[in-house]
Amino acid sequence: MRTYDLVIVGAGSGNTIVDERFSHLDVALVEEAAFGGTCLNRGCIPSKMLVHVADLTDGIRDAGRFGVQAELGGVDWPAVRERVFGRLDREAAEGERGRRDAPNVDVLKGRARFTGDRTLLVGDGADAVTVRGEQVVIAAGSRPDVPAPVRDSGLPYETSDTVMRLDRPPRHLAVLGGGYVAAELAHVFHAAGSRITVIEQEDSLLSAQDESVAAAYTAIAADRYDLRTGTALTRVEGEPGRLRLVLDDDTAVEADTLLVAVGRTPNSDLIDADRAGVPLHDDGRVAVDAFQRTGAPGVFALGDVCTPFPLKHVANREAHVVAHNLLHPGDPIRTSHGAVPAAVFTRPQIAQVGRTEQQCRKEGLDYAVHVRRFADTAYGWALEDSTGFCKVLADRRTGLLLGAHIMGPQAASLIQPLVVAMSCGITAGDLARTPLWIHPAPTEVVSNALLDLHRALGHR
Ligand SMILES: Cc1cc2nc3c(=O)[nH]c(=O)nc-3n(C[C@H](O)[C@H](O)[C@H](O)COP(=O)(O)OP(=O)(O)OC[C@H]3O[C@@H](n4cnc5c(N)ncnc54)[C@H](O)[C@@H]3O)c2cc1C
Ligand SMILES: NC(=O)c1ccc[n+]([C@@H]2O[C@H](COP(=O)([O-])OP(=O)(O)OC[C@H]3O[C@@H](n4cnc5c(N)ncnc54)[C@H](O)[C@@H]3O)[C@@H](O)[C@H]2O)c1
Repeated sequence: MRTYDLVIVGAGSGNTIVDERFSHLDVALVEEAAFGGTCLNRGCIPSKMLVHVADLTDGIRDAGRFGVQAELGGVDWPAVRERVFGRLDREAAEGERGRRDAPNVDVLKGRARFTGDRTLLVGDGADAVTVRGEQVVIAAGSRPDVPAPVRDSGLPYETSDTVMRLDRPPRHLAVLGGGYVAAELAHVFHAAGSRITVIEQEDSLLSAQDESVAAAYTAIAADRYDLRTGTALTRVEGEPGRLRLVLDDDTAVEADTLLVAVGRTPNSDLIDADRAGVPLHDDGRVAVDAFQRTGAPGVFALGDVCTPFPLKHVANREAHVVAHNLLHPGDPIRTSHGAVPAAVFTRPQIAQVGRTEQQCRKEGLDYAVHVRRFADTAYGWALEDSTGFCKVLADRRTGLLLGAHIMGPQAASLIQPLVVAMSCGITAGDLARTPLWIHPAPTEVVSNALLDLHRALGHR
């Protein structure tokens, strides 16, 4: 058995921990698949590279509204896919090579499982090795859930792990689930020419979003896709390429391809956490404190395997906290999940930070709310936007923001000043009136919403 100063399980966000500050330590980095994890290989980055193509494609289809005569010749999917994954596969391979070249890092390929306190078996059979870490980081991520009716059918299905690498866009793609993955990848494949059906058990798509956003996005999606909301999948019948999805409202959907997008499961069940005395939450996430420490001394966790916010920017921040705390056990820093932003890169874009209005109501908060439409701003005129808006919520007493929700062009960027205000304790009134906001930039939808909110609060 070899003992290391540090063993890291998972080379997704786990791979960002080791830098020059760790050069005096012996490190083992264990990864069973490609370096870069979900985000680089099958998540954020390929999906956004494909969303950009979809935005371009839809922009051409839409150009006539602006008096521009343009015709879409078609989408060369193999070329698109090669551009995306040719680059990303290279990045993953270079990431692994870079680590292998580092004098103080051993890259161990294979699945790691705990066999005891800070002790792990890596790989299977004759090639398996046992390693022990003075400190251990669990950064094992998560994987797509597959519900029983799909799993038990024995029929083929795709997940976000596989669907972006298909040889050609499906003729008819049925998407099970109406959350993040569905919103982004339905946009991608619709733009590439697929017919889309979305099956969602809740009554709206993106039901975890603010109620105004969920309702507005669902209405837009209903114009583009065949939507089956408020219904569950009972069984999958048929044969590969000719699937029949039977729903609990006695209707059925026929499609050549099924994309399962119903959420993700933390990979804690793959590491035998109990053998190392690492406690889990009921939903399978590794339990950590604000310092990212698990219940087992010397064992940290970060990212999707433990976080309540399975997002890459959250995993990155947690990795930063873990790196500091590994090196400075006497002066640890905390992770803050106080104002976590998120964006759905669909069409239109959606972004959020803080509470939804339904959460404010449920918590019995005394809040003010204001909605400003893109259509009522100069940039909204340029875009001919008729659906976008910025919704801001603030505490009536303090004027501090409780939440913000944007649906419309560039929402993922427009949300950022609101994230700064929430993180830094800046009131809605101060944010609206202290900085100058560029005219006529899209940010005016934010500054105008804040000004209106400030007036509604009646603060001076
Ligand atoms: C389609 C899609 C799009 C997304 N888009 C966005 C986005 O736009 N923005 C955003 O913020 N988030 C996005 N996410 C979420 C984001 O990808 C994840 O939150 C993030 O990648 C999690 O990072 P991680 O390091 O925790 O896990 P991962 O990146 O999954 O890394 C875990 C690594 O551990 C390895 N591993 C697991 N178990 C073991 C084991 N026992 N032994 C050895 N190795 C193991 C895995 O192979 C993997 O490489 C998206 C997710 C998906 C699926
Ligand atoms: N832009 C981004 O940041 C981004 C993009 C993609 C994924 N992600 C991350 O990945 C996670 C997983 O994404 P996701 O879309 O798979 O999950 P999700 O949690 O966003 O949405 C899952 C949806 O499936 C529905 N559902 C669950 N079981 C169902 C069933 N049996 N039949 C029909 N509908 C069902 C749920 O009601 C929910 O609306 C997200 O929560 C997010 O953290 C982030």
